[in-house]
Amino acid sequence: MNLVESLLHALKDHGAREIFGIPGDFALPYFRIIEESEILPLYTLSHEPGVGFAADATARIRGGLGVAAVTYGAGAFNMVNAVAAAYAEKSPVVVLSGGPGKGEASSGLLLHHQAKTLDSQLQIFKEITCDQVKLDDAARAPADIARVLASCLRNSEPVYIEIPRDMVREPCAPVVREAPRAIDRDALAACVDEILGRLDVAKRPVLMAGVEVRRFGLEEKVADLSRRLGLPVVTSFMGRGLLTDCDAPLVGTYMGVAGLPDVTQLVESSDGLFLLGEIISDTNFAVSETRIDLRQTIQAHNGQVTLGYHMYANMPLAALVDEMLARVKGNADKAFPVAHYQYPKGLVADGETIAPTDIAKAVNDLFAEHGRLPIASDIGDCLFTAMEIEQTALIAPGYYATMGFGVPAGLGLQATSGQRPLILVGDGAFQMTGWELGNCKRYGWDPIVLLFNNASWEMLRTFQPESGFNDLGHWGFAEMAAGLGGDGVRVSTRAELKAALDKAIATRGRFQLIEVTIPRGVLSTTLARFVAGVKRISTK
Ligand SMILES: Cc1ncc(Cc2csc(CCOP(=O)(O)OP(=O)(O)O)c2C)c(N)n1
Ligand SMILES: [Mg+2]
Repeated sequence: MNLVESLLHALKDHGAREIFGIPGDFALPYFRIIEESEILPLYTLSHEPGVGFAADATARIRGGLGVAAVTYGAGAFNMVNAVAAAYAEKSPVVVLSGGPGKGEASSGLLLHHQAKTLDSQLQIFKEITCDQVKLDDAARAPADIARVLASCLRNSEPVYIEIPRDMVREPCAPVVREAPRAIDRDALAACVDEILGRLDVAKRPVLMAGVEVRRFGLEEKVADLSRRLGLPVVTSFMGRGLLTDCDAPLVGTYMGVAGLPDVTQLVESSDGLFLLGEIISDTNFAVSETRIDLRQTIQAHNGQVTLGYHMYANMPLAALVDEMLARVKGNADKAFPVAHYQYPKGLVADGETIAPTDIAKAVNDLFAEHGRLPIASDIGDCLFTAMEIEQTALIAPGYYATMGFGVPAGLGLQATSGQRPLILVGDGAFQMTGWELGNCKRYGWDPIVLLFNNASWEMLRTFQPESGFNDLGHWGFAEMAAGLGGDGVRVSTRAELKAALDKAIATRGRFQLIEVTIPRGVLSTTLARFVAGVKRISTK
């Protein structure tokens, strides 16, 4: 077996199911082995940001590893933002990069694609990955690969593997997985004692499930735990879509001033807020109506637990949940009002113009008739609109908030799960990575794409309306769809929107682009509430 085959078998053994990539001369040798070995399917896309977002999406929707394969320099640097998003949002993406061989590295010449030094790329990726290796020693490679892939899964964060192009066919032993790290059982017991004690005395305990609950495959267990503890469950903005298919007492999504008053009140008045796998970020907590005192909360994330001024290190979320389930038997007899949000439905298919909330209504009607689709959303008002769509699997960069995620993530979702995705994307974000739809035909992907075309960077305009640079003009996206291998239609009335969705859901084998014309300044109900709330609390 050669070094790349050993790496590919290890990736598969650790949960990778496909590779997204774009080669280059530093990468051609290892790409050739990916192609000829057929250990993992390879999907090439058109621009490295899309490669990173697609790989990230597979890790989010399926669990296990996402794999993004690029060339040295121009390719890898092009993907930094997507990997940073995966790092920020705890997504286990493996970055594979071709690299210079030993001979050329010592040639004394500056190499093409080199930025500052030959190691600059490794240094930059150290900032957005939790572990790294350059495979320049075939004897050490199996242990190095085992360490790095174990780090990726243990931390649920990206890792970086550089493959010098003169090493790819070096004979290499198979990779043996690292043994799981030992956990201090006494510390775990003490930690669970303290958590249960805190929850027991609380009068209004609430469990907030964060993205780590999905990253570590704990949704069913957390649903079970919440029933046994008798806790109402909420998700954060970033955690939207969690526990969708679980029997959990899910009250709704906490969004502070932008959310449902009942949910906001439940969370912000809690005297026992249990943040399980939650990223303590501004997008999740900075829009609180009343400042949440995080010191009064129980926080379990990033492999540690904090209660007030106590901190328990090396507390993997899975071990914590398992220990709590082992200690809490039977379902609590506690009941609590579950504020069932009435999602907007019953779109009136008339000649009226379209507001984002009409899109939510049309999608909810579609789901009611045809079943739910998983959603990949970009950021912008499309993501706020997603909060008004029935609970379904949702992947979106809700915290890191980069544009460009939606379309490639939808392609990654379909490639890895086989499910047809609904993609929500604004016109600004579509201008960045929407063109990846041109790859659908090669791979038989057929997403339904709802393009929110307000001809504007509307999120920015809501906070700085005086700036003319937010005007994007009309690009005629619908007309471009055919050239990219799909079907496109522009809709401007609610009747046209409904007809377009009915046609799209009935058409398989080609992507369906629905360009929705939204009048200037018309926001989703959720975004309007968010903007009003942010303005209100910023003037307090
Ligand atoms: C990669 C990147 N570059 C810039 C920005 C900054 C930004 C945040 S929101 C926004 C406008 C989005 O316009 P779009 O038409 O997609 O959606 P909408 O607001 O609903 O009209 C920008 C430019 C971000 N977040 N990511
Ligand atoms: Mg826009």
